[in-house]
Amino acid sequence: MMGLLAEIELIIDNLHKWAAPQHVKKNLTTMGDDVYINYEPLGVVLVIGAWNYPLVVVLQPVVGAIAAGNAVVIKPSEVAEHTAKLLEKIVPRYLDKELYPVVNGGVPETTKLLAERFDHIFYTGNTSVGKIIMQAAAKFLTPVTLELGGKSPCYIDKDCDIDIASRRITWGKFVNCGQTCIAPDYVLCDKSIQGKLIEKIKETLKEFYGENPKESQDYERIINQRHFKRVLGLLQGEKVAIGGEHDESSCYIAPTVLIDVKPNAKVMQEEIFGPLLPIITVKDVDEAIQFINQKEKPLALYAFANDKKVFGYPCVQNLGPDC
Ligand SMILES: NC(=O)c1ccc[n+]([C@@H]2O[C@H](COP(=O)([O-])OP(=O)(O)OC[C@H]3O[C@@H](n4cnc5c(N)ncnc54)[C@H](O)[C@@H]3O)[C@@H](O)[C@H]2O)c1
Ligand SMILES: CCCCCCC=O
Repeated sequence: MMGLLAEIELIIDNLHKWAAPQHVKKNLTTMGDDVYINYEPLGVVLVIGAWNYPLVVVLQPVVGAIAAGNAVVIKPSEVAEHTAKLLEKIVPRYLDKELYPVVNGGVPETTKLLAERFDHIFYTGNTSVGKIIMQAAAKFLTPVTLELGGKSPCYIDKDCDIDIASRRITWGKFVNCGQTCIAPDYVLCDKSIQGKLIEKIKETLKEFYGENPKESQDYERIINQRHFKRVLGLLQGEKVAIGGEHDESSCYIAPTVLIDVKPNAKVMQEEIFGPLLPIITVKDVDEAIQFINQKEKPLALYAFANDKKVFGYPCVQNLGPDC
């Protein structure tokens, strides 16, 4: 909610500047004209949201689309069914329901929506469905914004403050039970610091979630049984250094750290989107960069080092949180 409110405030404070006609420098072909950029609403925007932060990922794009003068069809994720129902109930209380309808449902309902012509589609969710959205939009040449997922790596250099690195990684990985688009997906580090890193993560987990995370009010659950089974499938056959406990009836998977993970392991082939943190050892930053570059471009890259050389790599410089 804090992010959403901050977004609204940012827009209220700046909209008059962003929406104002923008001066353009004249050139030979326009020297006799009044030249400026005039912003106009696109028309009708379709916002399709994901379930993992079900209010913010739906409403944040809606806020932007309204500020830009558009009508918006709002399609929350059916996976977070209670939030979807809440949005259907409360949005019409505050917004014109002709201009901002909430459409609830799953794949059939979304497919039906996608058969219509929109002026922009803003989709948040996984990459496979992202391709379906883009194909549907292409039929009408509708522009799209796709907020997708990815496998965001952490590189931890030998020469760094391991306390800070493990604390930040533990927070980012296990908040919302790992179901965050920019969560650290896996760690690359030198073998010599792996032991200390595990000890520090263990300590931090105890500080954040107590002796038993299952009893902690601050530790969430996997969203449903389908995702529980998917995440558990990624754990099979891997060597567990921390955690590993699970309980299907409550979709609980403990904060888990995996070691000696092979680069071709199943857990390294897809975005984990759950509380498993594989550690892969590399001999230096060059090997880490080579490893990362063999994969699809991630949403974020987290690097922990004292050596400035690490931050000089173009792929480290260019990849900020980008979601
Ligand atoms: N980049 C970001 O800002 C951001 C934010 C949140 C989540 N994500 C990513 O989203 C993913 C998790 O979300 P998800 O995909 O599990 O959410 P999801 O299952 O809720 O799907 C997202 C939306 O797509 C619709 N949908 C699903 N299948 C469809 C189909 N076959 N045809 C048409 N529409 C369909 C759903 O109804 C839903 O509204 C992760 O990869 C995560 O990284 C990205
Ligand atoms: C801690 C809130 C981050 C929201 C990011 C949305 C992606 O999952």
